[in-house]
Amino acid sequence: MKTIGFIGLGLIGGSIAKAIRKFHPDYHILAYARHKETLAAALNSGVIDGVLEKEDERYKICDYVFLCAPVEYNIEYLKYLKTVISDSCIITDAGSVKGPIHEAVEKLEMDHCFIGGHPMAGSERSGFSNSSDHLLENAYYILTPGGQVSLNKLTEFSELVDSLGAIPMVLTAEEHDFITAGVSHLPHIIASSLVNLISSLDNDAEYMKTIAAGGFRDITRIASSSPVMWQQICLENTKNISTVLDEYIRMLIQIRCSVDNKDADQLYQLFAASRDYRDSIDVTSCGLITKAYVLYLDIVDEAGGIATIATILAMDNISIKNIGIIHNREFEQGVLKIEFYEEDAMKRGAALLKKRNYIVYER
Ligand SMILES: NC(=O)C1=CN([C@@H]2O[C@H](COP(=O)(O)OP(=O)(O)OC[C@H]3O[C@@H](n4cnc5c(N)ncnc54)[C@H](O)[C@@H]3O)[C@@H](O)[C@H]2O)C=CC1
Ligand SMILES: O=C(O)C(=O)Cc1ccc(O)cc1
Repeated sequence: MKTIGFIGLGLIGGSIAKAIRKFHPDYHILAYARHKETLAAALNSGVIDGVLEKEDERYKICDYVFLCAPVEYNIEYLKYLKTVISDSCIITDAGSVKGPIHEAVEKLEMDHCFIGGHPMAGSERSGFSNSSDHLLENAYYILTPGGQVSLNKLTEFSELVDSLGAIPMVLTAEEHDFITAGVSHLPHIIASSLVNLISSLDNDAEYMKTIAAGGFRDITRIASSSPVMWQQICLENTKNISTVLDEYIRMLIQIRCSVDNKDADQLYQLFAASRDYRDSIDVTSCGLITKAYVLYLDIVDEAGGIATIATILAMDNISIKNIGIIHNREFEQGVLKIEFYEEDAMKRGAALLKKRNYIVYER
């Protein structure tokens, strides 16, 4: 039996707490969050067992404290936690950048009890209401141990992460910040700048926005993420982001040359090399790329069409993650797209709908 404390219970704090509740129902989970409604929702749904105050003696009984608030607050809480926690406590965080928190930990001489954490899973949504007990499933969870952390503490935390269905990976804070600048921070900048570019190029009738095809939608989903969070990430990981942006700008200039020069070989190489590398990414691990369980089907455009399908699925307890009409016909048939949480649900859904004579496309 362990006691786990949370400070901040939004998308990530909430998802970690829910996963702990699911896999370790006997653990005692306590939390502090800024909004009382969040704590009430967590308590009422049984995710947490008790509410902590901002400053609370009960941090002393915690085996782990998860800092899941924005980074500047996490640093403030570290100072207070130093005065109350027990010797065996492991403090961790969930921040997307590891350099600044490790700097603070070193200054406070807390690097014997701090193991930085970063689940490489998330979504463009935020808040406890969007958290889920399966967000961490099959996702890499980076651990960045403080310089003085014992192997025992690191092993214990790594085992906890593993028990939640995530894949622990130990890196230094420096390695982490360069890698994530490339695979997470740059992609968000690209998505947001592409959306802003199209917004500025579009005409008054917004034709670009209206007909934006699947490719545009796929690579810009993350442009809907929290502006405050991404502003903070850019302010914290400035040097690494600037380095990878430089490389990217260089590559874009090369591509423009290939286009201007109608350099067929270079253009083919661009798309062939990216296809091969992208296809080699393991889609069974969530990593940064969440596997989508999607069906397409033809439906007649009439009132109640979607409701009927949702009812057929609900009667078999199949939850729908997302459902919607595709207006841009990228392929000839299949205008309704249904996304499921799990592969099994998708397969059962396909079978049920086929039985009812729907034409189902599994891609
Ligand atoms: N959103 C994502 O996809 C991912 C986010 N992260 C990192 O996780 C951390 C948390 O992000 P999210 O959970 O997405 O944000 P969120 O906005 O969903 O949750 C943040 C939580 O912190 C609380 N909070 C804010 N100020 C506070 C304060 N002064 N004291 C106590 N609680 C306070 C908020 O009320 C909220 O419950 C960030 O550092 C982010 O970089 C890491 C991986 C993925
Ligand atoms: O939604 C997505 O695909 C993400 O990229 C989520 C994400 C956001 C921030 C992180 O630090 C890690 C993962």
